[in-house]
Amino acid sequence: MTLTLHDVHAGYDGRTVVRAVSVEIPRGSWLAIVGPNGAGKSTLLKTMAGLLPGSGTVLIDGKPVTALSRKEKARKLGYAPQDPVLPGGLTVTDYAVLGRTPHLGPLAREGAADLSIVEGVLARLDLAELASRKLRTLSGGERQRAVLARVLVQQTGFLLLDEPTTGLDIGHAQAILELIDRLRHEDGTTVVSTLHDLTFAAQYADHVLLLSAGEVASAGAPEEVLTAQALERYYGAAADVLTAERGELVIAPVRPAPPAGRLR
Ligand SMILES: Nc1ncnc2c1ncn2[C@@H]1O[C@H](COP(=O)(O)OP(=O)(O)OP(=O)(O)O)[C@@H](O)[C@H]1O
Repeated sequence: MTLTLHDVHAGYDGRTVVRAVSVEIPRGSWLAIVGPNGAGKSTLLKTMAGLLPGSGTVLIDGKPVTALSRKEKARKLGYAPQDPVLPGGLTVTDYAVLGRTPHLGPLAREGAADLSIVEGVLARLDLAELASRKLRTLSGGERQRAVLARVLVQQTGFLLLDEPTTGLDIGHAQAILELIDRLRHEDGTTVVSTLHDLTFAAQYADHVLLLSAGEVASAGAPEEVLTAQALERYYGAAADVLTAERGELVIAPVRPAPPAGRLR
């Protein structure tokens, strides 16, 4: 369950927005793709999911992602887009059940085992009480959790998650990241996620890839990539990189110093 990218270029309508990305993501590891708005994070993730044609190679367990049939791909790889179009009339359960489709036979309906998987995931995402609510009636964060539920019930060896914590409060964000982390430790799930929250990126990913204007600006362990200098250089941000009591990194924005003579 290794994901390998070699010299990947991708873009839209003849415009290249991601250039020369090579990276190997071993089984059970978590790669966070970070970088400023428009850097190409979602584009890179879509290319990994085989949803955007590009040049170079994306190999899933040694096989080009573009050579996998739709069903094969859905069994191996779960992809949660940043802003999916949702069928608002479906209930949370019916929507999550769709994630089981790749595991069913041609005419088969989902069985008790599938429903129990769905129930388990909904409970873990704090969605049990919303199970029979229509998607269109959910709040933004509840909808985001429903999207993640559908991907998690797919039970794939690879999870490609575009901004999984968008719209989630700090508690729900932490709970979902803990759940994903547990999957990678217990089942060897390989995770790639884009993340704007750099503290979460530092605390959950074992590898960080910083994209800037479509190119890899740096890649490595969180403490190597997420430095105050890099945040200044690539995001134009003033931030302190702190170490919490248990050694975890915390990326804290700090207000830039006011011009001399001006009081705050
Ligand atoms: N469907 C599209 N058609 C044309 N250009 C696109 C399309 N989607 C994205 N782009 C452009 O590609 C570039 C990279 O976009 P992408 O969404 O990959 O950035 P990102 O790093 O994920 O940004 P953000 O942090 O804002 O989500 C941007 O310049 C964007 O305008």
